[in-house]
Amino acid sequence: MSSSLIEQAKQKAAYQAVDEHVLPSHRVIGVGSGSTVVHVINRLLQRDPELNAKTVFVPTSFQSRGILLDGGLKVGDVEQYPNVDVTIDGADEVDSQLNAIKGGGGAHLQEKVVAEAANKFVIVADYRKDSKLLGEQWTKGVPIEVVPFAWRAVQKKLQDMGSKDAELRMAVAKAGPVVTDNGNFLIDAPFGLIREPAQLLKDLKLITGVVEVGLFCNMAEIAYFGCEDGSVRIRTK
Ligand SMILES: O=C(CO)[C@H](O)[C@H](O)COP(=O)(O)O
Repeated sequence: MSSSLIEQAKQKAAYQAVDEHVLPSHRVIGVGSGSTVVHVINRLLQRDPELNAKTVFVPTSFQSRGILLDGGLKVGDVEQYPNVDVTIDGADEVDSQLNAIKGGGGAHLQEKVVAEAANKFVIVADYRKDSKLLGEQWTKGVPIEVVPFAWRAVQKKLQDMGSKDAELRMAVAKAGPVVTDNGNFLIDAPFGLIREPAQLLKDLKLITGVVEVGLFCNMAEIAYFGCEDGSVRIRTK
């Protein structure tokens, strides 16, 4: 499938999710990160400007904050707005139970906080992210944010837990590791097919030095997948 058709699939999912879940009564909207979320923001910008002026948007990264600000929208954070009406975000992979891998863009710490602050968490993605089990299509591993000084110790623990190929994520246009918006490092830890994501999440969070794990278990209420044929597949819990 061409990249423009994939973009169309992302756009369809994003537009439908905004249309069905961002209500005129909502005053605080959580906005995730990544390329699919760009379409979410574009759709938000098409709403009645008077309605947007009465709404605060809570971004989850430097990326989404910048796009919201460029669009003239009012941004806030969870310290000011701990009660979010709805959060819409992308995902790297979603399983049949709506568990998700996130953090391909390294923003999963803020994404999880803003998703948990919301009354409703909605995922938007294209068909390539739709799996029966996590680890089927997203084989780069579970993104794990770690405090920098502990990365080697955490990597060793992950290897002991069976993720032999757990690797520090390296930057592309900079020498050295990726540094997150929170000043931390990332380890991508493959665990093969993940049959019990909630248990894996618990085990990973117990490793000292781990800040947050890119497994979002039992959080999403609904997921929209843009399909190859132009339709949108919806999955609910
Ligand atoms: O979790 C994320 C960033 O931390 C993104 O939502 C995820 O990587 C999906 O991104 P994209 O929409 O570009 O495929």
